[in-house]
Amino acid sequence: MTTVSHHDTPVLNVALLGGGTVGSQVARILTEDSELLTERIGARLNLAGVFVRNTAAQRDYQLPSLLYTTDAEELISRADIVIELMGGIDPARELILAAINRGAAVVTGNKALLATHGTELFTAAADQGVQLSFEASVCGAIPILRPLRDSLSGDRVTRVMGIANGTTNYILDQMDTTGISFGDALAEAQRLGYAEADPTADIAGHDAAAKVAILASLAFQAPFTLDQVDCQGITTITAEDNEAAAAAGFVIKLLAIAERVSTNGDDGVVLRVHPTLLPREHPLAAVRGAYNAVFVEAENAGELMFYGAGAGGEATASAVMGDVVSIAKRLQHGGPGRPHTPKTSLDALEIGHTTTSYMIVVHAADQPGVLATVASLFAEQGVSIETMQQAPAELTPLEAERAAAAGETPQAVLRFITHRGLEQRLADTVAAIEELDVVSAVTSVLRVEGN
Ligand SMILES: NC(=O)C1=CN([C@@H]2O[C@H](COP(=O)(O)OP(=O)(O)OC[C@H]3O[C@@H](n4cnc5c(N)ncnc54)[C@H](OP(=O)(O)O)[C@@H]3O)[C@@H](O)[C@H]2O)C=CC1
Ligand SMILES: N[C@@H](CC=O)C(=O)O
Ligand code: NA
Repeated sequence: MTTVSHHDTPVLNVALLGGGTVGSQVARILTEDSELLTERIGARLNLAGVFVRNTAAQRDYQLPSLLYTTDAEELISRADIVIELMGGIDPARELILAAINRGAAVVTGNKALLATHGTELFTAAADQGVQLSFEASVCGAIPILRPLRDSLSGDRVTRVMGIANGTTNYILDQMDTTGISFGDALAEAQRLGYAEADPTADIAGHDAAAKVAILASLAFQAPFTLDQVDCQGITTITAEDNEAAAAAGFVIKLLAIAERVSTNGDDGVVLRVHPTLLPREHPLAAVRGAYNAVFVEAENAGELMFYGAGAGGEATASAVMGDVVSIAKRLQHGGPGRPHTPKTSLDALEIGHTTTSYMIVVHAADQPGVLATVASLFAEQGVSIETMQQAPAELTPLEAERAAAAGETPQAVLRFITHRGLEQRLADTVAAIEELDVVSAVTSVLRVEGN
């Protein structure tokens, strides 16, 4: 497919599928940095066209109108490299397969697709001997996949933990620092181009779950999928959670965690995404706005941290272009490339197999023996309490008057932070506490990391 221009510079044709937040910035870089890219690659990248739904729409970076098309098959048939930045499963999946089967290399930022149909796509690419690169799919601009795949391939990764979704980090950060409402913070994240087309994927945790499945596949060299991730988003976070977190010196972050676990003869990987309490002085607590950061722990390397812009058109386009240049250089100068084909199979284990710690806020009757009763349930499960604080429940004067008139027992708020223990035992402890007659409510249960 490579052609030679009249200046004798080889030309590689690039098809762009999607001209939205990220696609527009890729189009800009391909256009404005053409000379620089030609110098680096030794071939010119020719943007052959952009597949979109609406060819008449005004774009963040506007190309000549002739370049926009609704005929993806025709565009792909002319391409050496296909960049997929549409999002969603179909038609992205069929179009990537069509590109691979035609022998084109593919770059994608589509984590939802890779975390559900990755094996099919990677197998097709390996069968065809073409590259399928996806650095933009996880943590936007941060180079994290190549380090996991290449730089750490002589080591054994034990844990990957990080903030992998820009939208939710932006929302939590704005709520924590400015007191803005959830809805207003989400609207701003959408305006800034951080959110997915359907932001439910962000706030329900599915986007971070897809990313942790991809991270785990590279870190542990075994295929993992979105449905193996225990996933909880940020929609359940209440004002009570925020207050309890702040009072205990924590900040709430949506963490994505994949860790190698060996318990009771089970060897595998636990994948989880959930709101997590982090001590305010923890490095991840300092990750603000739409920034992301990933901790990687490896047997020999120890602890590594990767930090940068996790979302946004320009930042993500940088990662896309890194893949494009790398592929173009291989197409131009040869070299085998490296197909991503997982080497081993490793079980994904239920979240109950992991160890973590909990902060549990309990509203209970303020009377003798109650604390001992609640504490005994921790002991029964073998869960060790790290700290406990008790305060009278705060009631409005009206509530206090009504409670006194009704002869209700005064309530106390008990805040427990546990030592690390088996997740299943922690969850069973909470369930047992909820059953107690003296307990009126368990108002906040959040996992704690980094304490
Ligand atoms: N935004 C970000 O910060 C990041 C995004 N990503 C990923 O990059 C991908 C693109 O994201 P983003 O640019 O934000 O998405 P946008 O929604 O802004 O853009 C999607 C583009 O794809 C086109 N498109 C979508 N579906 C179709 C279809 N069925 N037929 C033809 N064209 C279609 C749209 O066309 P039209 O404009 O005409 O509607 C639009 O140009 C997604 O996979 C996302 O997860 C990854 C990292 C960061
Ligand atoms: N919606 C995603 C975009 C990048 O992957 C996010 O907010 O992180
Ligand atoms: Na990345």
